[in-house]
Amino acid sequence: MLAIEADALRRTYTSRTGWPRSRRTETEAVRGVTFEVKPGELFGLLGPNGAGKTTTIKMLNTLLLPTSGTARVFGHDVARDPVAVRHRIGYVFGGDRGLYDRLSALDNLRYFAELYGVGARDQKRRIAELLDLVGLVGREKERVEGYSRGMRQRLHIARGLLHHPDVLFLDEPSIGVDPVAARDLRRTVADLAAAGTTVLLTTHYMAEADELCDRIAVIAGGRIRALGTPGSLKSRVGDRDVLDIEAYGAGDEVIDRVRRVPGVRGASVEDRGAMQTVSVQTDRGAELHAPVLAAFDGVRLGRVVSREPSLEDAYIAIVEEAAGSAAPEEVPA
Ligand SMILES: Nc1ncnc2c1ncn2[C@@H]1O[C@H](COP(=O)(O)OP(=O)(O)OP(=O)(O)O)[C@@H](O)[C@H]1O
Repeated sequence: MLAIEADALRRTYTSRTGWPRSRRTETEAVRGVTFEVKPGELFGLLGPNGAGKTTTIKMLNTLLLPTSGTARVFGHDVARDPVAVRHRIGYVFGGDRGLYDRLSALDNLRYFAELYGVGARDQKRRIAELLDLVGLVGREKERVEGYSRGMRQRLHIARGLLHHPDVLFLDEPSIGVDPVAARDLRRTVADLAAAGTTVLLTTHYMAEADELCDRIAVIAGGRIRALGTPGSLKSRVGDRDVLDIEAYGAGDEVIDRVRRVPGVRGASVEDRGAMQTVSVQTDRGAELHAPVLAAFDGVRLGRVVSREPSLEDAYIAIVEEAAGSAAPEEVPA
C-alpha cells in the first residue's frame, strides 16, 4: 500500500479584497497535483514562495479540504476519513509556535502525549526514545524558553512523533536554524526515515533536499513541474556548466545583459550582504568566461569559479521555465 497518494488535487481560495467596494477574488493555489509516496520514502516538495506547497500539505494532513481531486494516506481518504488519517500522521512546521516556553521539554512532551492519547504506560518509554532520537537527552528538564532554534525544532519533531505516526509532514523545519544545528536536524530526519517513517519535507534549502530526499517534486504556480530523484533532476541541466561570479552592485540591467550572451542558458543572483553571487548557466564546454565577464561591464568582480551544475541550478532552471505560465491567477469571481 502507498503511504501517500495525491490525485489531481486542487485548492482555490476565495477572499475579499478592496475598499470601499470589496470584490471577491479567487486564488488557484494548487492546480491539479498528482504524486505518490512509498512507505519509508523521504519525499521532498520544493518550490518558490507561493507555489502551493503548504496548501498541498494542509490538504494531505486534513487541515484543508481539497476543492477537487482526492488524496489518501495509507489508503484512508483525507476528506472522507480524516480521523483515521490523523492517527497515522504527524505535522511539524518551522517557526516558534506550538511549544510551551515556560515548561521544560519533558513537560511539553508529557502534555502533548496526554493530548494525543498516548497511554500512560507507553508515555515514559516513548518520550525517552524520542529525546534520544532528537538528541535532547540531558537537556530535557530545562525550560524551552532557553532553547536555541535548532533545539526547539528537534523538540517539535519529537512532539510530532509521540503517537507513532507512519507519516511525518515537515514544513520547512530548518528555517532560521544555524548551519551546525541544521546539520544535526538533517541527521535526525535521516534517522527517522531510516527507521521506517515516511517523511514529506518542504524546504527552501536545496543542499538539504539533495542530501536527504529519495525523490523530489518541484512545484510552481500550483503545478508539479518536475518529479524524480535528485540525480535525475540534476541530469536535466547535465548539458550545462556553471560559473559562480562574485559581484558588487550588479543591477537587473547587468544580469539581463549576461543572460543575452550567446551560449548563456540562465542566470540567478543570490545577495550576501554587499556581495552578490551570480550563477550563470552556460552550454557545456562553451568556454564563455570572457564574454560573460565582459557583460558585467565595469561592475566590481571578485572570485570566478567554474563548477558542475547542482540541484539548485536544476531547480532554478525548472522554476524559470515554469515562470512564464505559472503565476497563481487571481481572477474576479
Ligand atoms: N488562506 C488563504 N487565503 C487566500 N490565499 C491564500 C491563502 N493561503 C495561501 N494563499 C495563496 O495561495 C498560494 C499558495 O500559497 P502556499 O502557502 O500554499 O504556498 P507555499 O508554496 O507554501 O509558499 P511559501 O514557500 O511562501 O510558504 C499563494 O498565492 C498564497 O498567497
